[in-house]
Amino acid sequence: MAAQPTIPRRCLFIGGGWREPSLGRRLPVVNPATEATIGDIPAATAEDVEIAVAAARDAFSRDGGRHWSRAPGAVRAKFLRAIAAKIKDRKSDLALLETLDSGKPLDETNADMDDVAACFEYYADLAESLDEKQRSPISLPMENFKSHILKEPIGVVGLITPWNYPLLMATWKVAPSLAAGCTAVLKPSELASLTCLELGAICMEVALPPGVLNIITGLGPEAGAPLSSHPHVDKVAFTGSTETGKRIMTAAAQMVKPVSLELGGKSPLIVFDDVDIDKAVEWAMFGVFANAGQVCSATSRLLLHEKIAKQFLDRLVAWAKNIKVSDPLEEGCRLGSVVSEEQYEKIKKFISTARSEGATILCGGARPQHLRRGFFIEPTIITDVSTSMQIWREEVFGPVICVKEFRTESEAVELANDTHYGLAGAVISNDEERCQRISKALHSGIVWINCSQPTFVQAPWGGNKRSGFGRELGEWGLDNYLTIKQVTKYCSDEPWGWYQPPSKL
Ligand SMILES: NC(=O)C1=CN([C@@H]2O[C@H](COP(=O)(O)OP(=O)(O)OC[C@H]3O[C@@H](n4cnc5c(N)ncnc54)[C@H](O)[C@@H]3O)[C@@H](O)[C@H]2O)C=CC1
Ligand SMILES: C[N+](C)(C)CCCC(=O)O
Repeated sequence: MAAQPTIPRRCLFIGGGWREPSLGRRLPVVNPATEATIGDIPAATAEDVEIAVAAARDAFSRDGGRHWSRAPGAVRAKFLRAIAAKIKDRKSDLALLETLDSGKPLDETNADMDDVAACFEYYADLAESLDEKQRSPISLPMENFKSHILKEPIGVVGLITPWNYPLLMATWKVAPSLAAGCTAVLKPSELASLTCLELGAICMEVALPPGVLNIITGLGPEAGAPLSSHPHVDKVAFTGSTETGKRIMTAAAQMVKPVSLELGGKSPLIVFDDVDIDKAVEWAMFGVFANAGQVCSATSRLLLHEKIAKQFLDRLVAWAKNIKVSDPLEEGCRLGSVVSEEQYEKIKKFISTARSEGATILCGGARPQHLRRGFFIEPTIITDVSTSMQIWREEVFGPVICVKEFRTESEAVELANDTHYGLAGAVISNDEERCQRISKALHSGIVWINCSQPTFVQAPWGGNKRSGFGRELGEWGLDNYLTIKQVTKYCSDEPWGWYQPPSKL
């Protein structure tokens, strides 16, 4: 087991330095794998949001934006690369902090830190190439006019992020918004803020201009709500639950403030009868047991072709029972605890409701017997599910998969699309044409073929329906933080000639 670090005692990161929260309040940090309180984080309130937004506004327009918002992309890229380098230097201590904060296996948090660094580097490249894309001409049907576009940073952005990938989800917003030239106020989840506060320390070390990124931790209603309704915040980007997404959209609507929302999911994985069973079983497991299923894109509804269903489920149960469920710091752990007691109780309730509605808990469904403390839940497989059951319809955000069988391709697609959500979907089959047909038929923003979950910073990420709108990652992630201005010039020497000129007499 890795050595336990001391949890740094941080304040709010505002205007390039640490600042005590105005009301002096702090929130406990609980390690969900041990239930021990291991530190605390500052609890920001509306007063702090005011100061942070003012710092971001000042940084946006300081010296006419010469040092940040209107600086060459290469200037911003240098800072993003410096942040990436520091993340790499501190990879193992950041991964450890995140594991202690969230309960996810150390192998996962280490991989997440690699993704964090790669995301900062990717958007550094895009910041540089943004300058080349400026002034791109628009072809017009009248030759006495010329038009081009400018891509400009949208302004001060509020970034509200969840606890399931604490630093990575923050980075998916921080890196492109800073690359675009925005300045930002980040409000991470109160359930896992430690690594986001360390990002503040890293910003200080790389001498990021004060106020370009501000980090305020605290409760959603106390710190997130005043940020999303603040008149000087030009855009809000949010990842989290659909319920909170609706609140944020309502608050933003009062000021016609743009939002991008990445919300919940209930994504399907369709498995046909022409597959290698063990390979498909492993993807099914990765799709819903990685990060204990606390993934917005988790493929938590498994659709099995009736011909292989029995054999598949036998293998799935065997593989699931073989998962190492342990303290997330233990070598080889593949399932840690869930993030909090509340989440733990919520998942158990989902399982008991499924049982009372007539579903079968084929495997798991309870606390693993060898773990007496911590918010652990066994990998859980639920069968005999009907489409009216809660377990089929609602997002669990836990290591729980529900299973249905299908006979035909069209039946599989109908079941897959039987959800209010539309984030992701996956299909496993050796028939390439069928996979392409299904990719088109699924009502989701992401489709995986012959896998589930692999994510690349270059490819767009986001959902349809109640999973939200807007796309993160790739060049679409940068566009999220840019506004487009058309500049049109009249270039003829002739007068316009619409009105009669007045007499010169
Ligand atoms: N799509 C995703 O990636 C995520 C989905 N969820 C879903 O949400 C459920 C509940 O988890 P929560 O932690 O309660 O998610 P949440 O949606 O309440 O929290 C996400 C972020 O929103 C903030 N927030 C909460 N209320 C707010 C408000 N009124 N105004 C502005 N910001 C606010 C929180 O402080 C946090 O930073 C989970 O069980 C899961 O089903 C949770 C986290 C991530
Ligand atoms: C792709 N992955 C699994 C790393 C992140 C998913 C994002 C989310 O759960 O909000």
